[in-house]
Amino acid sequence: MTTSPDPQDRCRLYLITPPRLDDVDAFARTLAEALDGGDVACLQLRLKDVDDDAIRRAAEVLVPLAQARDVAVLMNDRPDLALATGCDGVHVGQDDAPYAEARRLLGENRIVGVTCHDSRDLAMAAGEAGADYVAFGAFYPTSTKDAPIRADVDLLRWWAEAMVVPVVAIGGITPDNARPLIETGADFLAVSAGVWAWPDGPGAAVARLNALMDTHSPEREPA
Ligand SMILES: Cc1ncc(COP(=O)(O)OP(=O)(O)O)c(N)n1
Ligand SMILES: Cc1ncsc1CCOP(=O)(O)O
Ligand SMILES: [Mg+2]
Repeated sequence: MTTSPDPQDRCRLYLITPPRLDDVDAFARTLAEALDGGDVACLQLRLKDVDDDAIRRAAEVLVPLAQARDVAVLMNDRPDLALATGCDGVHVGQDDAPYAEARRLLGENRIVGVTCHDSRDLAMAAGEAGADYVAFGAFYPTSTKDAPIRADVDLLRWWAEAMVVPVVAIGGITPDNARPLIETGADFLAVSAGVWAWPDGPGAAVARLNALMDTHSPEREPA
């Protein structure tokens, strides 16, 4: 089992589930198809406006499926549910559990990532506190979330060039618009609709994104 979505020598894909799953078994087949498309570093279980039981039921099916393929699973919003469902970590936003509480609950060996919107200050605070990654976005318009704040490639470049903490780019990313984010040095691209709603299917989207990451990731300094 992968316990960390460590950046390798290139940008990697960070999948995010759709916000609602009416049929978890059907989605498990879709997820398997996506994972068959190429390398995926991690999967975020991001179910919105559902009760905890629905999250637990989805996790029961999806966590082992992903982990069996060496894909780390992060729970969105809820460190307590991350622990209870065997996730590898959690993603917290600025209105969720504070980073320190998430870390206290999950310990040092699980992943804690933090939303930083378009803010250098938030990102530096998260990085200094010990976050495993910082996330900037939204880079493009998205219908998955009401996300009015826009991040840009200058911010991404500044972080990628100066900091060692990995950086995730999120928001409206598809195989058609991912290239500048990869070229600028994002360690991960977090993608939801750009995979699940891709016209040629999720496996094709994952394959296209991987091909872009293989070709356009910048050279990295040896660790
Ligand atoms: C990788 C990643 N980045 C940002 C977010 C957004 O988190 P948040 O601001 O808490 O919003 P919700 O996702 O909870 O609606 C994320 N989930 N993942
Ligand atoms: C959760 C989140 N946070 C900022 S934009 C966004 C939505 C990501 O989904 P998509 O890749 O479909 O835009
Ligand atoms: Mg949140």
